[in-house]
Amino acid sequence: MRQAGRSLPEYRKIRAGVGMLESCRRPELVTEITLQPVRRHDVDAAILFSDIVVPVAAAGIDLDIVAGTGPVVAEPIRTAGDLERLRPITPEDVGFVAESVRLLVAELGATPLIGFAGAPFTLASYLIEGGPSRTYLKTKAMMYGQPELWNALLTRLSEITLTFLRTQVDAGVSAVQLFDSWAGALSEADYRQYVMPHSAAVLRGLLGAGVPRIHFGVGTAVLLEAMGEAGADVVGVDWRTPLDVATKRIGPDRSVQGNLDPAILFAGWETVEREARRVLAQGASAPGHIFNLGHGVMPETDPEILTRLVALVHDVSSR
Ligand SMILES: Cc1c2[nH]c(c1CCC(=O)O)Cc1[nH]c(c(CCC(=O)O)c1C)Cc1[nH]c(c(CCC(=O)O)c1C)Cc1[nH]c(c(C)c1CCC(=O)O)C2
Repeated sequence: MRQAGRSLPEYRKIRAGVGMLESCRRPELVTEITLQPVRRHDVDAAILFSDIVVPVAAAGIDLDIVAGTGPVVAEPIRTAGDLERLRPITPEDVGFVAESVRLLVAELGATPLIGFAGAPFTLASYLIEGGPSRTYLKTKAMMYGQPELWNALLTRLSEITLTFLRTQVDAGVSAVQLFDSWAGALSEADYRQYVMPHSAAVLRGLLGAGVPRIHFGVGTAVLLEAMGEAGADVVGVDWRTPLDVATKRIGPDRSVQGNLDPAILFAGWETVEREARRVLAQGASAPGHIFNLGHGVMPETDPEILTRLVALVHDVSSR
């Protein structure tokens, strides 16, 4: 999940004075930052240090990642003319990511590395709004009002995303995660009509790659079934839906990932332990369960609680 490193003092130290996008383009720095939470917490897998907007910047869009805000796009995409600024990418455009993955695979040994990308809808929302949004007004206005432009934009984004993920797979990642973080803003019918075909194209494009595909969004209780059908091996679930309920919706063919509320980590160890045990018990009804938080780690989280949580999950799941 995003911000895995942000609660760590060693992360804040190494990032001091280096912009977020700049740090994603330095393979040695990416390697060190990716390894930090693995060393500290003994988690079972590493998540590549990068961001969902990295391939969009490589495609020619002028953007920045502003601390405390998120991605901000200088000139949002609103017309067919604007779309020309979003070029297709080649693996060379994101060569620094391939280099980072190669360095990491060598360092990590038996610990798997998870690569990732943003899904077309979530990326489109940043490009159209120009930054984070609560209502997705301009995004939905284009989706409903200019379906041709919408489909052209999401098609271009799905091609960029697929190239970005294939580059990571070719460089050696063991699994990929497709983040459609903001798809929860949509009804199931609209998700299926306007978004799912584009995410499905990305996930289908990875079928022969031989790596598990995780598909995650926030507030997606009504979309879980469709997000699985889009072509995922594992569906990521936020904390709002218990994993046993999620499993009934997703069906017996896919595993689940999740879903401890990141806010629980502020409630004291007894609560953390009780809730983590509940998540593990509810996840046991799925054909496979990857324990995780239901969304990203808050920067204010006490790293020692995270270390203890990982140890607890190891202890419970080894029995
Ligand atoms: C929506 C989204 C983004 N980025 C990402 C998503 C999908 C996952 C999710 O839903 O959280 C994915 C992401 N972003 C980052 C990772 C790597 C994992 C990690 O090391 O934490 C991952 C997997 C690094 C990051 N990406 C970002 C940070 C923090 C910036 C910093 O450290 O300077 C990190 C470590 C910035 C970012 N980037 C984005 C947001 C909303 C923010 C937060 C802005 C803020 O609150 O400061 C866009």
